[in-house]
Amino acid sequence: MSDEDTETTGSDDVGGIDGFSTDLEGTDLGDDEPKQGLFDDLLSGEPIFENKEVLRPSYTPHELPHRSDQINKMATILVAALRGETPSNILIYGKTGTGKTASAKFVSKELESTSQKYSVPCDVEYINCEVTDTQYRVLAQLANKFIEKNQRRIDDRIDSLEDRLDALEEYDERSDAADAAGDETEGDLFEPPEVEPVSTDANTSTSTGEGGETPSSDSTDETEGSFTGASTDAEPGHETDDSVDATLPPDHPLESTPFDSREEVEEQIESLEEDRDSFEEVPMTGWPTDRVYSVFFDAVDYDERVVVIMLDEIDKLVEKSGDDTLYNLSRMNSELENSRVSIIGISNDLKFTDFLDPRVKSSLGEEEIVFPPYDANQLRDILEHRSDVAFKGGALSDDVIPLCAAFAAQEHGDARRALDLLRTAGELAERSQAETIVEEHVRQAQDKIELDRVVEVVRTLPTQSKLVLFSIILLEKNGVHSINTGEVFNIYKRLCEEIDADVLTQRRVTDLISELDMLGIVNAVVVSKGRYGRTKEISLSVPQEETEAVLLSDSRLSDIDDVQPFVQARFEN
Ligand SMILES: Nc1ncnc2c1ncn2[C@@H]1O[C@H](COP(=O)(O)OP(=O)(O)OP(=O)(O)O)[C@@H](O)[C@H]1O
Repeated sequence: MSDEDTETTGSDDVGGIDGFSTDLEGTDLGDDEPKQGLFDDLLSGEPIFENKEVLRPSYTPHELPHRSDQINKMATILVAALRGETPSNILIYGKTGTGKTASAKFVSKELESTSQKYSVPCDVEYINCEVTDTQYRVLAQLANKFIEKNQRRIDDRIDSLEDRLDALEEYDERSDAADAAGDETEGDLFEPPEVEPVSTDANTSTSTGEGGETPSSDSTDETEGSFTGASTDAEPGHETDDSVDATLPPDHPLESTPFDSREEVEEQIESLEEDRDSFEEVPMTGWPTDRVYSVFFDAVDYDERVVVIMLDEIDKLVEKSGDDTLYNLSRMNSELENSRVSIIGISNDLKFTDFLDPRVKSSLGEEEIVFPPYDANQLRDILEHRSDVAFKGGALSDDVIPLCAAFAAQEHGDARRALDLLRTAGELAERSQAETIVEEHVRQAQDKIELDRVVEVVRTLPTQSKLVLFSIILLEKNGVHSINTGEVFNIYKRLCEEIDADVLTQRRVTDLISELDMLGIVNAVVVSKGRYGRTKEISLSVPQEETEAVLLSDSRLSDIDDVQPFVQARFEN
């Protein structure tokens, strides 16, 4: 028995906390098994996930099944950048979760890596316009990114020039040493420059005196003819420099560089340092927009390159701050000297183009790529690809993926929703310490996600909409089935009085009901009442209890609870 005990204690396998567990045993647990800690139970369940991260929205997959047409089309357009030409602007659109961002990021990663492989300067910049939603912020963010890139490139150039200076120094030292060691025997390397000035002088004076004739062929040493002729004809005044330039031996550190001397390299370093220090970072607020634009423009044009600017959720930018940014970006190419800019706009909603200046619209939509919703089979493929990596072998029962795919296909073919469902189903299974994920977990996950969405939408509604929604809930709670707008309005008025809120007109309340309908919170159908005209029949489309709880968590509405007996009385007779 004691053996077993020792074994149990020893088998803790938690080397670092051995001392801790012994102390506990010594105090109150006696020879019992060590107490299970808070996390032990949770850890003891067989984990379902191998790598949960691959199911998260932040993960960029390496493979995007069913998007090869769109990806190839993008690549065919953007390959122009690798040829140093300006690619056409692209407008990408499709419903949410159809892989627009994932595909565009995948293509841009490939573009950048190929451009590095072939040393073609090409930069891709991604901006999410839901976050960066004004012209100022877009331009400032781009300006700062390009300033940073330029400074990094300048630093690299300075580093390589400094390496060259070091090499030059070593080279000079070696040459001096060689010179000192044996003037006579080492003559071949440095002989030409010594011979040269003599013949150059002769040449120069002759050509000046004789109006450019070439008696030099006579005076030129037979052995070095071509060498002498080249340097004198080109620049008679710079004999020494030219001779260095033309005679740089193949192993000379400045050979095949644009520099002829150490001084020129040093000057270049100095000028690069000045450039680097001249870039001024744009603050996130406070400058006039045209100053921000001009800093951005200069930063982009500093180097020869093709720049692809990817504006995700571009409709949000236009909605918030009009089309000025797009106008400015699309006219840049006519003024840029060194670089070229191309724009990729990504949107869920094509309607935003109706608000664009016609010139911007036609420039932005040079190429359009549509991302259609996925069907259930395609979603199934996508989930299968990911689940291989995400889950332990055997953690999924056969019907889980088809069910997730079917649910998400009903939601306009949204891959994000399908992945969320699968991840949440896994988490629910894990929480209930199940060994496999089964259909029931998917159904629970569907309810949970739906509820989370409703909670979020209801929580962020304006107070007036909350009051209208609460009126509908009160009516339903009191057994009213075909609720009409008039009934909602009556209760709504009472509620407003109760909390001292402004009372909107019945017409406005009707609009708010339509908005709730569009958000999927209520269902409002127009029914014909024959000769009594038409009316709206309203019902709640979300779980009553949870929605009510969210509404009552709003501090303004929390007092309303007391109104309920009154509402009830109203409908009892
Ligand atoms: N073909 C696919 N293969 C694998 N994963 C995909 C595929 N399409 C989309 N996804 C995944 O679905 C999620 C949503 O995709 P993405 O963000 O690209 O959608 P979107 O069309 O840009 O949506 P939104 O308009 O809402 O931004 C991401 O996690 C993405 O990795």
